Amino acid sequence: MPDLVDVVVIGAGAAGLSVAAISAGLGLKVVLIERAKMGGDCLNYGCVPSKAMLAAGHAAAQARGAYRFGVRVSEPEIDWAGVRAHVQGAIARIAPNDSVARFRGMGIDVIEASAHFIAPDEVEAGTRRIRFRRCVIAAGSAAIIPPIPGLGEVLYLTNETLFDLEEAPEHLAIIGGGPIGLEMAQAHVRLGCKVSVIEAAAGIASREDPELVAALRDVLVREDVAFHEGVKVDRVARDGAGVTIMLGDGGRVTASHLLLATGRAPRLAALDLVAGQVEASPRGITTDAGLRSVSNRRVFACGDIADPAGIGPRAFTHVASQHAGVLARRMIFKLPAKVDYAALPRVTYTDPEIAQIGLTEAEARAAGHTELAILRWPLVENDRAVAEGIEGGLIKLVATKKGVLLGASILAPGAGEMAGTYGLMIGRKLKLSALAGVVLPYPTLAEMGKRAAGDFYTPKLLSPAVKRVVGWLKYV
Ligand SMILES: Cc1cc2nc3c(=O)[nH]c(=O)nc-3n(C[C@H](O)[C@H](O)[C@H](O)COP(=O)(O)OP(=O)(O)OC[C@H]3O[C@@H](n4cnc5c(N)ncnc54)[C@H](O)[C@@H]3O)c2cc1C
Ligand SMILES: NC(=O)c1ccc[n+]([C@@H]2O[C@H](COP(=O)([O-])OP(=O)(O)OC[C@H]3O[C@@H](n4cnc5c(N)ncnc54)[C@H](O)[C@@H]3O)[C@@H](O)[C@H]2O)c1
Repeated sequence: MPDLVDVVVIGAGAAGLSVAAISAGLGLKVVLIERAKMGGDCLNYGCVPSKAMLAAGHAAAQARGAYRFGVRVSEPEIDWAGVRAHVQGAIARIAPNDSVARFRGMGIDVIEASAHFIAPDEVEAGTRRIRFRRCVIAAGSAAIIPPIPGLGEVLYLTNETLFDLEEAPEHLAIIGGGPIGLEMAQAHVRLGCKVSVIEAAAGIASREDPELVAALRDVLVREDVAFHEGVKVDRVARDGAGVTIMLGDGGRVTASHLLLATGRAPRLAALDLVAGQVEASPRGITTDAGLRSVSNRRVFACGDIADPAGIGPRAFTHVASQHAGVLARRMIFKLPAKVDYAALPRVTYTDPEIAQIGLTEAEARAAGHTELAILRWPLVENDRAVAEGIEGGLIKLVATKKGVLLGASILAPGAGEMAGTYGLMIGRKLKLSALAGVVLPYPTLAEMGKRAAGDFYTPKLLSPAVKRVVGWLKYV
């Protein structure tokens, strides 16, 4: 008879590691199964290497821009081996937190093999068969390889191979202008590579507020990123050691390297979900809003692979953590818990960063909010931005007519660091008066949010009625 465990977790990425640690911490018998690298995409091929590479690019850009402050330095020399060492060093520094040794130290049985279902209450991994009370599928997502003619004949990169390049790409062509495409475009252009981005939708970063995207595009174009937007890729072909990309508008891009950044697909294939009676679609494992499989009550999904009904998947590490919290309440404590993305932040870590917390204006209107208050404050009106020579940023607040905040869109250096305030406000349904009344240190970029919120009250404050009251009060 195979072992019976309380919780088996498939996948040791951000989602699986959190669920395994919480479950073991609460005294449950846990098996964690990982077929590749502990830490999954975020640590090995995603957040960590991409932010480390961006940091190298930003360092080069700061050196190039230092003359604006009266500081003269010569054009920075990019030592690609040094950049790689920094990127791999960042991964190595964090890896012990996610290691097999650490998780075994928590009392978790870690199996290094691929897992698949053999029954609705049983999985197999390597030579082991495990019966479970609860199973959490946290197998993540992988880069979509789009059906572009000729792709099979050329060498292409994905997020799993990009950070291993031994030499700097001379010209990196990127198909896809979402967060991966834009972050990697700026990192590489700042590190001295030629970069072209091809985006099939009408514009890059199509989920973000168009006002912010326009300003970010200007920055990237000034940095020499070449954009081809609203254009399909007809086919690709090998060109010597490189690749030529034939575009639907008759144009072509010839590059030394090609990166595919065209979205993510859930890693379903190896799991044999039919044997587990687990329903899935090309979006992921179909669950209810509490992340329980709609077809097998013993099974839950977490992280990129989860497709909560009516809500849909979200591929962010902080969503994986949020999911782990929902599972702790729902699966372990049997309390009602649901995923809630009303105050969800997302950040594209370009310079400046685009941070979106809650709804964009377009999302708010699509959700049925017809009467909205839209408040803006540009960075050029912020003293800290002036002192630091920062141009082109903006905050846009989306609120109900009564001043309840629904969303904040921020384009600014370090915008992601401001996300917490707005997440708290939206989550607690706070009014703009809370932000307008807070005392913020001067001078900070964060003041632009307070100024935008203040604008909501300015017309009321300067109304004839208030002026009349002030007129009477002067005699008191
Ligand atoms: C380039 C890039 C940059 C990113 N940057 C950010 C960022 O800055 N901020 C952010 O919030 N998010 C970012 N993301 C998204 C983030 O990486 C993912 O949302 C996160 O890693 C999802 O975690 P997960 O645990 O669901 O999946 P994963 O990290 O993919 O982990 C799943 C694990 O399951 C394993 N597995 C799969 N199938 C099996 C099987 N059958 N048996 C055993 N093991 C299996 C895999 O090997 C993998 O290790 C980025 C993604 C990419 C690609
Ligand atoms: N900073 C972050 O938090 C961060 C960074 C990177 C990735 N991520 C996560 O990973 C996910 C995947 O990122 P992504 O950028 O690959 O995906 P994405 O889905 O966000 O963007 C992909 C882009 O590629 C375009 N595209 C698709 N097929 C195309 C084709 N054949 N030709 C031209 N363009 C095409 C799409 O229109 C879209 O704009 C993100 O949605 C996000 O959840 C997060």
